[in-house]
Amino acid sequence: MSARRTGPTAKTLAAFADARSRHFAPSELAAMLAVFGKPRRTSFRVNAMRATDAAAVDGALAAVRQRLSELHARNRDTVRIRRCAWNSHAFQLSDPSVRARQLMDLDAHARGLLHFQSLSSMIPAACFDPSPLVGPASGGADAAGAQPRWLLDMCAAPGGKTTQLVEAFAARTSNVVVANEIHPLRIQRLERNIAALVPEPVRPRVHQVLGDGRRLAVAAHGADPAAIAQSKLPRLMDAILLDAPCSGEGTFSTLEPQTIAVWSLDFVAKMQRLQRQLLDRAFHLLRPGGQLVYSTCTLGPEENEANIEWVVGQHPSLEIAPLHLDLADPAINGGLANFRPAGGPSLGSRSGLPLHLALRVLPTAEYEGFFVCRLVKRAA
Ligand SMILES: C[S@@+](CC[C@H](N)C(=O)[O-])C[C@H]1O[C@@H](n2cnc3c(N)ncnc32)[C@H](O)[C@@H]1O
Repeated sequence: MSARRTGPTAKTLAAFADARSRHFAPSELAAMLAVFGKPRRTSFRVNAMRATDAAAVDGALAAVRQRLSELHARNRDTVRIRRCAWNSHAFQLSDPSVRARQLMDLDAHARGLLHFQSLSSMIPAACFDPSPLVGPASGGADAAGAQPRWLLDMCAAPGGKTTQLVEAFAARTSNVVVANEIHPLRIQRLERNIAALVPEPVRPRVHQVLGDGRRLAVAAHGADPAAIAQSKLPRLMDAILLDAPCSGEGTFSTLEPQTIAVWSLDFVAKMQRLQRQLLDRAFHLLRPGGQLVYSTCTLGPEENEANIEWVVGQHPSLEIAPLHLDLADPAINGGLANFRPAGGPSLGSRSGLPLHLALRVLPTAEYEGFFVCRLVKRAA
């Protein structure tokens, strides 16, 4: 860490570096701390629910290109739009000085053709095994005679991942997505994003719930759509995304000191308690055979591997499963297994759990730090 920094941010970062020196190699930690001081490249995805053909995708990209050339009128070749290696609808700008807010007034954004979202944040919703959700062909159509599948996004606002789930698993099927969020102001952003990105005919199958994920329950007497708004789900879920509230170590930025200010090991412990309650609830809401993706944008094992070990210990019918995503991107710095909490044995090696199947993305100029793990509940 730079010795020149002073003040509360520097103190908090020093405490973070001290805690994480038990888990990361010195070179990894130094790289992270350097990245925290630099702007991350802006990324976005083209919304395939609105941009339904190649011409519409090209039109949305042309609008971004036009704005970039206006922003860089004197040197128009310097900002490139790079296509993401593992998501053909995701893009990142080569110049980290261009901020999303400089593009948000584009008509293509207002019309829901573009959504600004970090590349790491696009990973979790893409990790589900699609075949039980949209049929073995994964072509988007319902498997013949299949009942609608139900998906739950437990901590949904502002809705980047909810709208990805809708795009992948509901827009071309009769599936249903329930998006739950506890924060009344944040649910307004969720509503706005759903309204912008999800076409009218699909929206009745996207339910927004203002509630505590820890109190979601399955209604005793089955389907009553009106009860969903009161946190009563009509049935067990086929798939759950738990993108948990966390201490946010992967998004630290000294350019935005508020991302760091709240961090402490006490805060990490508080987040861990909340995450375990949410994980436990997710287990009870998942049908046997269903899948759960757990993700955080933090780096420490307390909120990641240790939670996976805990929930599998509590509920041995849960199994860690491979992610259904080939992350062929050299910018991803991932998959660290065998974390060692201070003084303890390596996580995973103690329990024999295949924690190497989870993904950890270390923060870079392209990616926020992230953790993703997929679990499957064995059918009884
Ligand atoms: C990491 S953010 C989710 C980001 C979101 N999945 C997305 O992709 O846009 C975590 C969210 O969980 C919400 N939250 C915190 N505690 C919660 C709880 N007990 N139940 C439901 N949501 C909760 C926070 O308000 C926050 O919006």
